[in-house]
Amino acid sequence: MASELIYRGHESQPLSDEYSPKPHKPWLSVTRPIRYLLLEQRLIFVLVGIAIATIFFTVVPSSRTSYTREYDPVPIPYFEHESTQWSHRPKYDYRLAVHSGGKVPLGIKRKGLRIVVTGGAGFVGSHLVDRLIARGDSVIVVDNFFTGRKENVMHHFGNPRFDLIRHDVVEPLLLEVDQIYHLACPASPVHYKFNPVKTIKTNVVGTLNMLGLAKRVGARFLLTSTSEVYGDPLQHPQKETYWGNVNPIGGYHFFLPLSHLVVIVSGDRNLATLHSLLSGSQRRISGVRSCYDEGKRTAETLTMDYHRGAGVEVRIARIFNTYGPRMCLDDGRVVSNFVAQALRKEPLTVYGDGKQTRSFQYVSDLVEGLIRLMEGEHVGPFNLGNPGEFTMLELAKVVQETIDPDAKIEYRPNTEDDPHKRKPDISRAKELLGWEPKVDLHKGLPLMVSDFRQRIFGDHKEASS
Ligand SMILES: O=c1ccn([C@@H]2O[C@H](COP(=O)(O)OP(=O)(O)O[C@H]3OC[C@@H](O)[C@H](O)[C@H]3O)[C@@H](O)[C@H]2O)c(=O)[nH]1
Repeated sequence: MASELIYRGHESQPLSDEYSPKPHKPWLSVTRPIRYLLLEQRLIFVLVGIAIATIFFTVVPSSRTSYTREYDPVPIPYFEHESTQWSHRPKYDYRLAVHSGGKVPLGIKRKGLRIVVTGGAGFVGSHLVDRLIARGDSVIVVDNFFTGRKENVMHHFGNPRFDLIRHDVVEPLLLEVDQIYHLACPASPVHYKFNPVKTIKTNVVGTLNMLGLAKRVGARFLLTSTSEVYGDPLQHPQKETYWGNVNPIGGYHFFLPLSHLVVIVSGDRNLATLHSLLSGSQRRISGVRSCYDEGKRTAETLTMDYHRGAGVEVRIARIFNTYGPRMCLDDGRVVSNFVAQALRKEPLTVYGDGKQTRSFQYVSDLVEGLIRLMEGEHVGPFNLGNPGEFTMLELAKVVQETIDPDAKIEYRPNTEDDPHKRKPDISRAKELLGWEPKVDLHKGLPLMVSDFRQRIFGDHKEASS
């Protein structure tokens, strides 16, 4: 019985003698089409077709697929010479492998890249994701939602080229990708001073994990570092060659009473809870910047060591103060504070005498710079910032002009480690990336007002209901 189930060959019927398949003539399949071509004079049509196709692909210009050109008609200058000390030619030309600038027949699109953006649900990250998705790439956002918000990327839900992973970069992660934009880290002093050990862990362990991933899968890695690596600078404006003036240590004073300790889970709502608990003088957590400054400096070191030691293709951007829609509400940064205060008819809080300076860059300029850096051939570091320099009092004036001329100014004591001035020297980015900011403060500020208005008054409605 068992053998019957397994082997049924003995049940098969012998082939009938009547069935006799035609003998196979292999040469017929070759000779038939040739005879057809010759006899019916079809050969001439085949030859004419080949000639037309050859002429078409030779004469018609190729559709080059340079990302930056898709987004910006300004041509990127070609640089023959590479600076020897801080830029390295990649070991292999990654761009040739992935999206060759060679001839691509018209109508055939370049293959999209697979890109991971850590911190992609945050303010800068989400704008970057918009651009990458728009140009046809597949994007995986990795975010722990400490300061990032799902709302920033929700418009991509349902797009098959978009994925969102709730993940903290201090834990390892394995993904198959071509490029890694590493943005994950709280960027506002209020947020990164909130849990300084976590901040430095994010910058050191998080960056290590992402560099390890880049090495393992052969991806190109871009680190978003910061102008804070220059500390309280003794050089003005700051060039990339300046080593900075950072205090690596400092006492840490935490004004938040124990009873007010909250677990930050995700998004603006939780941050709003934190901010509502931090009222008055307690609102500004008095910590030190070293967790962020030194964390980013170490992240730069790690990035260069993976590049020199393990051959990972890396890029380093040093980002100066940036503003625009989707900034965290009430994140303590001066632009978001002033805009929110003016809209709420509250006084603009100027810390110190308001004569300290900063340079404010609109977010679309930064995104353009980041993409050019990633696609270019230079490691960096590159300053990405707007060289327009403003005192905080001048910034308050622009906010008054833009939102509410009657907005009052209220002076508050400054934080102990506040840099006195900051302004990028962007000649390196101009020369080697063909990049410079296009949106000045007077143009950019109005562009974030409607987003803030909608979120602030939307929030109010939600809260009252
Ligand atoms: O309400 C406010 C908030 C801030 N300020 C002042 O405005 C200046 C800018 O403060 P911000 O908090 O916006 O930003 P900072 O320049 O101090 O730090 C930023 O630097 C660059 C980025 O990497 C980070 O986003 C952040 O660390 C400081 O002098 C601060 O004292 C005010 O006068 N009023």
